[in-house]
Amino acid sequence: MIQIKDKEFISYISEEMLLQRVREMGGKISRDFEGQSPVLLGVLNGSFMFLADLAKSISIPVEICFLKISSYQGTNSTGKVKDMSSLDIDLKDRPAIIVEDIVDTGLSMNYLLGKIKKLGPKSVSIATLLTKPDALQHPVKVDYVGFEIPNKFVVGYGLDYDGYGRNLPAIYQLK
Ligand SMILES: O=P(O)(O)OC[C@H]1O[C@H](OP(=O)(O)OP(=O)(O)O)[C@H](O)[C@@H]1O
Ligand code: HPA
Repeated sequence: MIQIKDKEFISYISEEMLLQRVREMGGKISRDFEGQSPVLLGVLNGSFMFLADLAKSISIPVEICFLKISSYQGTNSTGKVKDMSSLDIDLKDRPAIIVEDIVDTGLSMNYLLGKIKKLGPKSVSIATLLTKPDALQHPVKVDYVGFEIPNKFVVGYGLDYDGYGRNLPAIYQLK
């Protein structure tokens, strides 16, 4: 068990399981995009650790850049997406893969899909480490999912509670 600020969390997905699954996802993306060079669009802050491990498991040429949005306060969605991105790459006719740590209510991913599609990419795919099917309020089709998890708040491996816990190498669930 670990404590972050006022909350207690218990072990949920080990570092070994995460890395094994992320490597499988990287392998699948490499096969699916064989002969192409997609752009990985990491969504800050939460995706930084997943994106780093995923990118190392991809064997085709990729470019990497970042978007920055935020919608959570503490353990709840504010229902609004704040966009702080300044995307410095031309996506026109390029395959784009949005890389997220989690699709929870789906609000952020729906916003991102709308934003990226307007830039004229050849295709837009979604890779997320986690989904919470029971929490989804804004439906979205995700192409690559690491783990489907129950509707409980999680931290670690990029995911935070109030800014903390992102550096944990494994994932923990609210007790
Ligand atoms: O499906 P949703 O309910 O929209 O939740 C998912 C979003 O919430 C988290 O971001 P957050 O707003 O916490 O910002 P962060 O990445 O900087 O932690 C996460 O990284 C996703 O972007
Ligand atoms: O369960 C979660 N944990 C951390 N950040 C999040 N953003 C959406 N859902 C979560």
